[in-house]
Amino acid sequence: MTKQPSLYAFPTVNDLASALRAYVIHCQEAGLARHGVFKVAVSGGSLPKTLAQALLPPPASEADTVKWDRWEIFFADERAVPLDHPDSNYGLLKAELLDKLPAEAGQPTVHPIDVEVLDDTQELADRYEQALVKSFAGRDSVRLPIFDLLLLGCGPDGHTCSLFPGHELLRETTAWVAPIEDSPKPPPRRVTLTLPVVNHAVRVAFVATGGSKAEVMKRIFDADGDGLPCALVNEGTGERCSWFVDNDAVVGVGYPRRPFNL
Ligand SMILES: O=C(O)[C@H](O)[C@@H](O)[C@H](O)[C@H](O)COP(=O)(O)O
Repeated sequence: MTKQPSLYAFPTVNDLASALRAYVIHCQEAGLARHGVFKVAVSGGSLPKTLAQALLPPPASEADTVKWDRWEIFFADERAVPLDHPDSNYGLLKAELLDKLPAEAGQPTVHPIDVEVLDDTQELADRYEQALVKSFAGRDSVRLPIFDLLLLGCGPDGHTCSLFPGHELLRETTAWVAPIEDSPKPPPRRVTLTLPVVNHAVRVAFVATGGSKAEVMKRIFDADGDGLPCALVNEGTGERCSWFVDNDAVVGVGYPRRPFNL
C-alpha cells in the first residue's frame, strides 16, 4: 500500500490550498537541502490560480516561508504562442501569481519558451530541452532531469501536461521535451515534458477540483487506469505522487483517501 499514490481530499479549495502550501514548502526545503535551489515545473489550466491561493498569503511562521528567490520555475507544458497571448501558460502564471509576489519576497528565476522559434515546434521543444540541460547539468548524470517537484493538472479526459490519451507521445523514451501539433485540447501546437521526465521527478503533485473530474478520477483510481496519462504517472511514480483534490472531484471514487500530513 505504501507504494501507492496518496489521495488527499478536502471539503473546499481553500482547505486544499493550505495543505498544498505545506506540501510545496516541504518539497522546497528538501530541494534546498539537496542542492541549494528548488526546481519546479508547473502546468496551465486551473493550477496557477490554486497555486496563487496557496502560496501568496503571508507566512504564518519562519518555517512557512516560500523562498521565491531560490525557486527555478519551468513549464510542464506550454502552448506555441507569444508570452502575452491569452493562451500562454507563462502569461497565465504571470498574471495569477508572479505579478502578485510582494516586492520584498525576492523573485524566482522563470524559464519561458523561446518565442523566436514559435513557427517550428520541434525547434521550440529542442530549445526548451537545452534550457533544461543547461540548468540541470552537473547535478544529474543528465540522462534525465530530476525536478524537485512537478505541479500538474488532470484534464477530464485523463491528460496531464500535454500528454493526451492514446497519443504517440506517450511512447517517447529519449526526448525530455517534445512537440505536439495535434493537441485535442486547443490550441493544437504545444511543447510538453515527456513521460520519462515526469516520472523521474522527486515528487509529483496533481491538483484536480470540481465535479467535472469525478468520472475520470474513477477511471484513474478505481479501474485499471485505462492507460490514461495521469494513470501512467501514478504507476511510474507510486508513493512519490500526491493528489490534492476537493470532494467534488472524487464523488463515487472508492480509492482510499489519506488524512493529510507530511
Ligand atoms: O496547458 C494546458 O492545457 C495544461 O497544462 C493542461 O495540461 C491542464 O493542466 C489540464 O488540462 C487540466 O486543466 P484544468 O486544471 O483547467 O482542468
